[in-house]
Amino acid sequence: MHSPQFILASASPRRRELLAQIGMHFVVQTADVDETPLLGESPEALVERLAILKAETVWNAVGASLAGDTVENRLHGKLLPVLGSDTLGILNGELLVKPRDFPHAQQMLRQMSGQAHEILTAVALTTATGTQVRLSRSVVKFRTITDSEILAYWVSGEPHDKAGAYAIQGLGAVFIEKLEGSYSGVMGLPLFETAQLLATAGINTL
Ligand SMILES: Cc1cn([C@H]2C[C@H](O)[C@@H](COP(=O)(O)OP(=O)(O)OP(=O)(O)O)O2)c(=O)[nH]c1=O
Repeated sequence: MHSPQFILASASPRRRELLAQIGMHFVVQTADVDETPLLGESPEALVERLAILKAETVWNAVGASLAGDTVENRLHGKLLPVLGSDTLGILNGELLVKPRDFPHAQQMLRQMSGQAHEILTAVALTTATGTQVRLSRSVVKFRTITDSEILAYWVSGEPHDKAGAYAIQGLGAVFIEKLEGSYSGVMGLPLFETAQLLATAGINTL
């Protein structure tokens, strides 16, 4: 059994899969944070703030749970770095988030049909020295999608918990004519930026 190198502050199975892909050993502790945008907040500021909030919320929760622990325990391996991430899309200045219901998914996918949208994923790492954040930006061009395809796609269940109501790693791949950027970033955790951040905390992938 490998000991964990950090804590993943995410309930997303995609983020676990991507970290396993690069051989990381980690534990999961989730953070339930309010994802409502602030008034006038840009998509970039929002996605970075939420990644930081997820990482710091878990960092603080772990810190509080160890508050009564011995100094030795706190110093030796228990205060692991915490990784948090957030993904959202932008199309014509509007946010593409997780769909509330079918009409919301349908509205987003109709707008995305035949168009290019952006996917932003921020990844944040909190350690005893503070929090660092990196932003990954990708452009995804969709082919034209019909209403009957949107309905069939919704019924598949795949869009329900995905930003922009699709998954690049799933059936949604058939809509994607072109990708400029990071496949792992669109899927929810940009591995290039993640590896860079982890390396700053002495956690190396190679
Ligand atoms: C665009 C796209 C998003 N997604 C997913 C990644 C994220 O899990 C989700 C966006 O929601 P997020 O709020 O970023 O993450 P989450 O709620 O799933 O997990 P947590 O907050 O606990 O970390 O959409 C895909 O899986 N594939 C895709 O192609």
